[in-house]
Amino acid sequence: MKKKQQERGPLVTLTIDGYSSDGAGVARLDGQVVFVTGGIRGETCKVRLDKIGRSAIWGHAEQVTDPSSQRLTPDCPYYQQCGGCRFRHMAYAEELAAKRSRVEENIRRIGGLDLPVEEILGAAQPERYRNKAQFPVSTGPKIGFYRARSHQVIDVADCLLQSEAAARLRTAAKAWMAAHQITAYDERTGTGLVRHVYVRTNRQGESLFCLLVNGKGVPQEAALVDCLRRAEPGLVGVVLGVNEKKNNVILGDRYRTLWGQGFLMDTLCGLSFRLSVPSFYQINPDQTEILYRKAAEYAELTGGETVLDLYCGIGTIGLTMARQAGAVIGAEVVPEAVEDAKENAKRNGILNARFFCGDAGEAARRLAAEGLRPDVICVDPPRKGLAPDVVETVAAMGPKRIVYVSCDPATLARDLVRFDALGYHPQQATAVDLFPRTAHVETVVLLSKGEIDSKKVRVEFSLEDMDMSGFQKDATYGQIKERVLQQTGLKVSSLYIAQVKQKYGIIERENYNKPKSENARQPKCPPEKEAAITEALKFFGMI
Ligand SMILES: C[S@@+](CC[C@H](N)C(=O)[O-])C[C@H]1O[C@@H](n2cnc3c(N)ncnc32)[C@H](O)[C@@H]1O
Repeated sequence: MKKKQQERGPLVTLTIDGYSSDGAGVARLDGQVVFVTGGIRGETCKVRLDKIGRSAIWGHAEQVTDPSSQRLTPDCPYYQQCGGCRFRHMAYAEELAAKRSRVEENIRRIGGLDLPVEEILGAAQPERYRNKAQFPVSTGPKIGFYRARSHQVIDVADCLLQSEAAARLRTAAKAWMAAHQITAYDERTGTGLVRHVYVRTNRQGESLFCLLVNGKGVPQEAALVDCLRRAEPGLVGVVLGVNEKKNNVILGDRYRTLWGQGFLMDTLCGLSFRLSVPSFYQINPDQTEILYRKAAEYAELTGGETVLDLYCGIGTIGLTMARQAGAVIGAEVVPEAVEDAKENAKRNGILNARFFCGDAGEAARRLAAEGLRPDVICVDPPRKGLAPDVVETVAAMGPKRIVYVSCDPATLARDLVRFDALGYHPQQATAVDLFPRTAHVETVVLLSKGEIDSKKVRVEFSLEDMDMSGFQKDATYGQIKERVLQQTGLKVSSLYIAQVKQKYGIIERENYNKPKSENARQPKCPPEKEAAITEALKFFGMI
């Protein structure tokens, strides 16, 4: 026993003073960073050191000496093994605080930018919010999730983040595999058939099932359909996705509908959307509406603007903005998603949106060469963020506003520096929790040249001169913003609010906000813009 404990690494007492990007507690041991799984900020823990690296040490909280008031007993039996959730041992409020600081710290440390993040927009429903389940499959059959930091599948009967329909369909697929001795794909050898079980569920409780396989078909297809239909009354379609390559890519190259429809419909922001299996769609619809509302607020559309929606997926951001814009152009690399986007525009009677398939950077360069000068550019890239040339092209198009939606605060921070160097300064940022209980967080940032360069406005006022009744020194962002608005009539940036907060005295800032009335006078999609769009669309063979 003693020998085993020594093999397990030393036990040390540490105090947790923050969180890492994957939700582990962060402590220090002789100046070196220790990532402590299961630690909560402020706690002193006996930490078992599991791995000592050159730049950091990894361990787990074996015993908590003074548990935080935020500590919870995890409510999921798989929590210790599964790689999905990271925050089930703490109250949701603490998780939100951790996520907000992570975004702010990334922007400050990686970006070197002092951009305070507004109050994080947390979820009213942090459980069963996911509308998509992708369960890896392995011999057994085991269908569930990967163990943390491995590709070993844990057989998970139910997940508190997923819909109950997804759990029922997963169990039915497992029964079908067992009954017909269907093999599971083995990543190491490239043999075996079933790779992933995929379920997408909409807000009305309908589900689309897809089986991803290493082959052109599966034995007993009719039995599979039958088994799934019996398990889930809300099932609307069963699809087979084919991926015969020796890789660990989840999605297929080709799809065949075995029963029902090959897509799912969903509603978002009052619009209806068609979703094909390979099309990206945000996994938390309630929080996505909040995210898109914030993006629209940052876009400040008045009816005549041209919006370029890069990395548009099935067109959701652009289409939800289309009624407040003169024209929307979306670019996306997945052909099925672009088809969905076109169909979604049609279905919702939106006539001023166009979508095309291609690399976002390439699309932006071509549109720029065609003379397109969008007023607002929205970018929502995958986790790796924007390539430097995309940042350059977007900035060179000279939009009034750039709305950057990001699912990775680190690459976001890197890209904000690049934009900043090109004259697009981050003005406001909000973190939105699309992924409660996991380490992920979404952020939306507004960047603009903000008329700062051309029209410097000195705003000077002393907080002492203001009506300070009921105003607390630790007031929230929203309270301060409201008070400044009341007192000065100015809608100011979060940077300014931070200055108000910090300095609490005479403030000097550059006012980038253009009076609304000035924007409102803009004609609806001016003819020269219409001509540039038409030219660009012709170039891409879209009209
Ligand atoms: C984070 S998703 C955002 C999608 C959409 N804006 C939304 O909110 O649902 C990123 C999208 O970028 C697409 N994508 C990835 N690389 C791309 C590229 N080089 N050019 C264009 N689109 C790309 C993906 O297929 C995916 O649809």
